[in-house]
Amino acid sequence: MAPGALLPEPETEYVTFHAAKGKLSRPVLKGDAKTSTFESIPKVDFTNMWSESLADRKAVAVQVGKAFREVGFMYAVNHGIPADVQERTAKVAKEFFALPMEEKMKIHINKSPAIKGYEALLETRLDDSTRGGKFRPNNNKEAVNMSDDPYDPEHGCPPGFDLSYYPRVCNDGLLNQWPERPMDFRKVMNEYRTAVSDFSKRLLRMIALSLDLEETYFDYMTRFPMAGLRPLHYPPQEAATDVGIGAHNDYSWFTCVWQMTDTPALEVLNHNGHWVSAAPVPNSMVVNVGDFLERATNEIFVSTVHRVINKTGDERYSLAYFFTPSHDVTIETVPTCWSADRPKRYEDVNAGEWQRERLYRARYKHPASVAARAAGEI
Ligand SMILES: O=C(O)CCC(=O)C(=O)O
Ligand SMILES: [Fe+2]
Repeated sequence: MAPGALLPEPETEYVTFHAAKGKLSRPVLKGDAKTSTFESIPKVDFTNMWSESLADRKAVAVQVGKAFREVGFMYAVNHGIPADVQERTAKVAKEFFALPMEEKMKIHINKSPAIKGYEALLETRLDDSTRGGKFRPNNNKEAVNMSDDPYDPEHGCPPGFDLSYYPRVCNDGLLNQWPERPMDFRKVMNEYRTAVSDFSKRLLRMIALSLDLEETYFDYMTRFPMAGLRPLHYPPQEAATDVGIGAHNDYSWFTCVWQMTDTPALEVLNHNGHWVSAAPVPNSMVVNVGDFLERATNEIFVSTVHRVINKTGDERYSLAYFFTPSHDVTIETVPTCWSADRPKRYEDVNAGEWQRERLYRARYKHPASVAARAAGEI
């Protein structure tokens, strides 16, 4: 090129992702255009979350609030979930994924009116730029989707709780489909669920404190959550463009992800459109803000975009717990999160309807989703 000739303007790159509002994109900022944003994930020590002293609990709450305002992600260190429970859980999860395909397909998600069960490799799609392109599923992961089940006596649904939200016709009378093998899969997963649910209910109290609310402000909203439990397996990726789970944010108050293997693959999108690694840290879970909390806090806490790409060459296993409100509550903007200077950005919404609409949208081809559209329900 002749000296002095004008260089063409570089084209702006965008990161696209799936969010509550649909498919969105964020420009990748470079040089002087970059804004100040996080470059690492903060660690919060939860030892004092269980302290008798309110001052101790408030000190934890301050750190939770800072992490959720500035990043939307944190490492919860010393979360208190017993190591032996984790060991048993990792064992049954890995044993399940190692079963022959036809065994896993016995509990395939499309057999469940409640959209619970096994999701096979390359069955879902969140990112158009990866293998298979726009029209073929390409998430290189397999998973079992389970939820808090009002029909499961182990899950302690309170007497008199309104069950109208849940499908009446279920596999074996339960929302979840349980595999026959490994034999203790159900018992162990329920044990883990109890532990992570206790942690989550307590964390929601820390969140209330961090928003200058009464500590028990949100308690009535979680009588029987629509929470999801999801063991995941990500084989090493084959192509440079593969992805384990494409960029998205979660339907939850917040999500607790236990990275079972020491395999860095989870990445978090910062405000400059750059991916920040959330590599596993010993004795911790990653906890991220989900859409319900973003909405209730008027975007003071942001439901941060993340993805999983396993470039390590090793198998990766993780376990996500999506902690949510109960279906029968209204999600309104909490009083300390809006003012004349920061008007409400969202209408009030019923938690169950909002969750169902988004689940059906994500599972467009699932028989339950097709039936709901045919009946004009969504
Ligand atoms: O496996 C992980 O680390 C994260 C999983 C995740 O983002 C999800 O299931 O929504
Ligand atoms: Fe997620």
